[in-house]
Amino acid sequence: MSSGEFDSGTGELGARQQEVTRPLLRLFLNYGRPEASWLGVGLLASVGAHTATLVTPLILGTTIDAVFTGQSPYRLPLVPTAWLPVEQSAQFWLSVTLIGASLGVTASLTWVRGVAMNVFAYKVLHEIRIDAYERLQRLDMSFFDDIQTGEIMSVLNNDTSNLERFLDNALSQTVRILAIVVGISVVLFHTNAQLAVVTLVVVPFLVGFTWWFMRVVEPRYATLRSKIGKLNTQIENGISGIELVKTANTATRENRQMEGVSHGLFEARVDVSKLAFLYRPGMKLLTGAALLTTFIIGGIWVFSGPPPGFSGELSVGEFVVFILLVQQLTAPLAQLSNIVDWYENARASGKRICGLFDVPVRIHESTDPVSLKAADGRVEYEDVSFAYEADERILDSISFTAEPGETIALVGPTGAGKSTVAKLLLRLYDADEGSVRIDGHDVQNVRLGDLRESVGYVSQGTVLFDGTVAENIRYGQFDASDEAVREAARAAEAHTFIEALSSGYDTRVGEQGVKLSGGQRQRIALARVILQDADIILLDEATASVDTKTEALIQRSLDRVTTDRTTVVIAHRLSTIKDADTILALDNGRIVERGSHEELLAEDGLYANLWRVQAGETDSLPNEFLEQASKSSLSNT
Ligand SMILES: Nc1ncnc2c1ncn2[C@@H]1O[C@H](COP(=O)(O)OP(=O)(O)OP(=O)(O)O)[C@@H](O)[C@H]1O
Repeated sequence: MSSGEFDSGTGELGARQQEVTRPLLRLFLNYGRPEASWLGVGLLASVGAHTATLVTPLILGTTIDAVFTGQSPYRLPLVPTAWLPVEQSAQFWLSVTLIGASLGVTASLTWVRGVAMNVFAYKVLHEIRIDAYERLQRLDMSFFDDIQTGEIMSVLNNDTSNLERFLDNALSQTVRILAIVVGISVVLFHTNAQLAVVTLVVVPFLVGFTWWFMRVVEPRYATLRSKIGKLNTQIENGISGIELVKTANTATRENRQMEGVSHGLFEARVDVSKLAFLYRPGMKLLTGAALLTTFIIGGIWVFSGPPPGFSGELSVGEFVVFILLVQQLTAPLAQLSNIVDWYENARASGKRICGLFDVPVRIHESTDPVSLKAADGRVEYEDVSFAYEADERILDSISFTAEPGETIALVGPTGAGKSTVAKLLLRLYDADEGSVRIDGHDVQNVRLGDLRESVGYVSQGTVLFDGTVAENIRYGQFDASDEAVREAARAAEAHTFIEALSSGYDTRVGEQGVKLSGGQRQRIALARVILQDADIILLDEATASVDTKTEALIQRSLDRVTTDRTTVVIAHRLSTIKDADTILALDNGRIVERGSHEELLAEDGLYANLWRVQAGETDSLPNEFLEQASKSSLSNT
């Protein structure tokens, strides 16, 4: 059991989650209403099942009085006396049959309740999960920049599970408690109103005790949750950074930290347990007191007539009904704290889920998007400025044009903004000022699907999924034939090494492609883009992780692939871009030089200095360049 203190996420998601009001009502209206018939059936079956359980004690009471003690005639509620048998043995067997039937009805309705409530919960969760996932896919990259993967996983997994517990259990348990308390009260009052008051006086105490328990235990649960969070972080960091832990020889320190964190969790759990184990015995004690009081007063009543303050008759059968029903009160009421707990958890989870739905989608599809099938490939940036964080301008008035088929190279020191320029073309982010155009259309007006199909992108950090080599190359072009996949791999100089892998194209690459070298991963990513056959190609350090020999090979195939396509290449190794039609040297978010390799060498500025570095002519570098380089590497650490 854990309580649902609201732990919101970080960044924009956290802010949105804090603002959510009435999350469960909102989720119910959006997702529960269409499935309300399952809920209705489940709740009705729950009421029916618990009403049926009341039949047994009632019939037992009547049978004892009519058949065994002969204290009163054989009567059944809602059944005309004329229909009932007069012979005692027939009455006995009728009672047996009715008790058997009520047990059967209870079992069947419990099954119906279980299935209906489960289907209701699973359907609602299914809808929420796919909507949340779809929403995630539409959010822009700045959302993902601010969030940890674990947080999103937790919303999609833990929070939906919390909701499931609430939808599945809490609703039907609440109805069950109501049905039982109301049903038992009706039967007891019907049997003997005076004794019923004595017996039921315990109910408000049970509710009050539960309320007290929840209040006292809540802060301890808050501590427990934070200890669990710390443990998860410790495990996550330790495992994801396992290579660093090993190479930095910090395993002992990590183990000690784990021990500390785990011990903290142990203490918090014991703290909670001490109190949690008070609850059930406390509830049992209270209902036990009610049972004992009923037993004393009822017993005296049966033996020697009404005790002082009471009047009328109490038969043995009626007494038995009381004793049986008081015991039935305990179990459902002991669920009260679970219900409050499920509710609190579900509310907190509902807030986290609704918060995710409330994060605005900033990269919108235009309302009247332009189609970009078979683009010519003219790429223009006009006065483009951009900041990831407000007030921190990363790109400043970037303007350039790449005519169809041309190759434009972006070079410059680390952190100059080269990758950012590339990301704006794909609308991973939108420019704050100015416009990025393809074939004269602002990318913000182009159909997003067309845009991303028209631009083939090999990013700096190669992204591979845990699948086979062939699946990774085919990703995005799922209909491509095996031969086309091989052809693309050949063009990316990947075919030979793929064939040498244990299962060739069917070799699994591992999570993030861990089973391949950096250069192999890059070549698979290149093959993927070659297979995409896009009109515009964006290569961000696409050959950075390969050796010079492979680079020369890839360069040869890239030259083939990019001849008649517009290409934007970002590269630190200037030898790979010296033949570009135009080279743009970026520094601090501004284009400081532009021209061909020869022109820029002649200009003897930033590019010429970068070139000297790579030619190993560091002695001839001006001092300002070295100072500048040291500053920019510092600002990017
Ligand atoms: N997602 C982000 N959120 C905030 N700032 C970012 C983000 N991505 C990059 N930056 C910052 O923007 C600046 C430009 O980054 P960018 O990746 O475009 O540089 P780059 O020229 O491609 O560098 P490199 O050659 O090292 O890849 C850097 O100062 C970087 O810290």
